[in-house]
Amino acid sequence: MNAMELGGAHPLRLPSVRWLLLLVVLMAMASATALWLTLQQARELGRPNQHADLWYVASVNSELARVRQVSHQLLAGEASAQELLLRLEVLYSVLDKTSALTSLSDRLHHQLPHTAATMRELSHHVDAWLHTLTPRPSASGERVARDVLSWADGLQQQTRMAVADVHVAVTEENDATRQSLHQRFVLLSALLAGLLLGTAALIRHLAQEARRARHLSRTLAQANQMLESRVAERTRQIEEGRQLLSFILDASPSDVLLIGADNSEVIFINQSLIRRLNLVAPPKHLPKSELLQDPAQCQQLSDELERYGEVGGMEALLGHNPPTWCSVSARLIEVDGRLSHLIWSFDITPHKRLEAQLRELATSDPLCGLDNRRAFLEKSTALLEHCRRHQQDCAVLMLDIDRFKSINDRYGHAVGDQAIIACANAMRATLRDADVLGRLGGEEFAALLPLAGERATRDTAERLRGAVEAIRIELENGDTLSFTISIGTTQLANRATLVEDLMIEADEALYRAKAEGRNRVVNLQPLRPRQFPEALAPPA
Ligand SMILES: Nc1nc2c(ncn2[C@@H]2O[C@H](COP(=O)(O)OP(=O)(O)OP(=O)(O)O)[C@@H](O)[C@H]2O)c(=O)[nH]1
Repeated sequence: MNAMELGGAHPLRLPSVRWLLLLVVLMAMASATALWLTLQQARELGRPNQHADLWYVASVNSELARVRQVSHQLLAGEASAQELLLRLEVLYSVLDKTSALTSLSDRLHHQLPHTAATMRELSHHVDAWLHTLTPRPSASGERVARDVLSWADGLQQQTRMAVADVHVAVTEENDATRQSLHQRFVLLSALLAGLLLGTAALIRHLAQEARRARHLSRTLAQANQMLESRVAERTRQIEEGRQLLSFILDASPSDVLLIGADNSEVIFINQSLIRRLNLVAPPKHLPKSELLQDPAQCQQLSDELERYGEVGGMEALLGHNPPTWCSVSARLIEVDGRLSHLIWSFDITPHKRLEAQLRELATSDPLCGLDNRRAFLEKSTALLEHCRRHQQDCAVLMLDIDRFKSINDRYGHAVGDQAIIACANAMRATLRDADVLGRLGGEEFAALLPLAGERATRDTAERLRGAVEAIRIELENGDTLSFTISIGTTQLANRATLVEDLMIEADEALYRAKAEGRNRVVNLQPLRPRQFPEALAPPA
């Protein structure tokens, strides 16, 4: 089935119908005209007195013959003058009628001038005879009869010829009329035949068109039905697919959101996200600011979507009450011709917790909770850099529990651990939040004190030593454990020195403190002169 068959009227059909219609109309008009003309002629032929002229000329001839006969009889004494007068009056009245007939007079004057002349001559004689006879019929009867007989032969001969001429003329006229009628009949027959053929062709054509239209209509109906069933099937499949997708997305542990890129109109939101946001029903609009807690992350999500069209695995706090750590991904897609943002996320709280635990494990000492060596070095390096940049002094302290081995040896490792924990807690409680304190290993600790000049360092170190010295641990055997620490300190003193170098210096001071009898603070004097700003200059 091609488009021509299915779409609209056939381009060749209408013009041919028009031509056929025009032909039929023209044929009908021509037939009507021919018929009208034929009828006119038939009416003309059917008019009364059409051939009366022949009858009257013949009557003139026969009446003239009677006048001759009465004239003979009058001269023979067998007829009266009154009878002759009567016959002449009859002849005159017939002649008078012939001249009154227009067709006859026309024909006589135009076609048969001899006959007209004969009639006029005869009228003239009859008129003269009547004028002679009428006043005194008996006196003039014989004279008139003789006069009639003297003219009668010639006149009779002429009227016979006139009869013949009129007869011939009428016959010819009838022949011409017959011929004309025959021709018109032939023409009318041809026109009627043409009309019949045209009408038949038109009917056949219209029937074909109707058949074709019915066929096309059936084909179209079948095609429509097929199309409708296909559309219905496809719609059903799409609907099933949509329901399945919706079911999968709702059952998914991930959050899924599809919103208009321009107005944040919600196109789809799954149950997981509705629950996560503590909503009772799907909202009409859900801007990203209501989705992400941090405005900066919200802006980042929008920017990356606009710039790259996608965002992958961005860690963000989702929702507000309470927020949940989620891995958020997004795509810029086109839905029904409009730009939309597809955002999906999944809860990474357990991962975050594990990560925090791992970070804790990686950076803190499992026994006492202080920073381990690595974390201490990281933090103190950053802090030292900060102090150097701002030309601020700071101190590095190395702290070591005195004769810790003997605690282990005497009370066991568990008590030794207790001592380490108690020492760490006491030191942490003594220092400021800004100070960095870490356990380097065993019973050895280190601290970095920002903004600490020599005196502040010595004072702080003394407070630390005193705090540890004050520790009392009640043991199960009833003994009370106390112990001390030795502290070695050194100052940054505006030098380009690494934390590790300062720790070596402080360790050297610690070594001296141990050597000088323990439970004391020893400060290692820096080798280079100090150049501090007035405000931060250590006291003399
Ligand atoms: N309980 C316990 N003991 C530890 C731990 N780490 C190291 N030690 C012990 O700490 C002791 C350190 O002893 P030493 O290095 O000889 O020093 P000390 O006995 O404190 O002597 P001085 O430092 O010279 O005062 C060793 O006996 C180690 O076994 C720990 O985490 N827990």
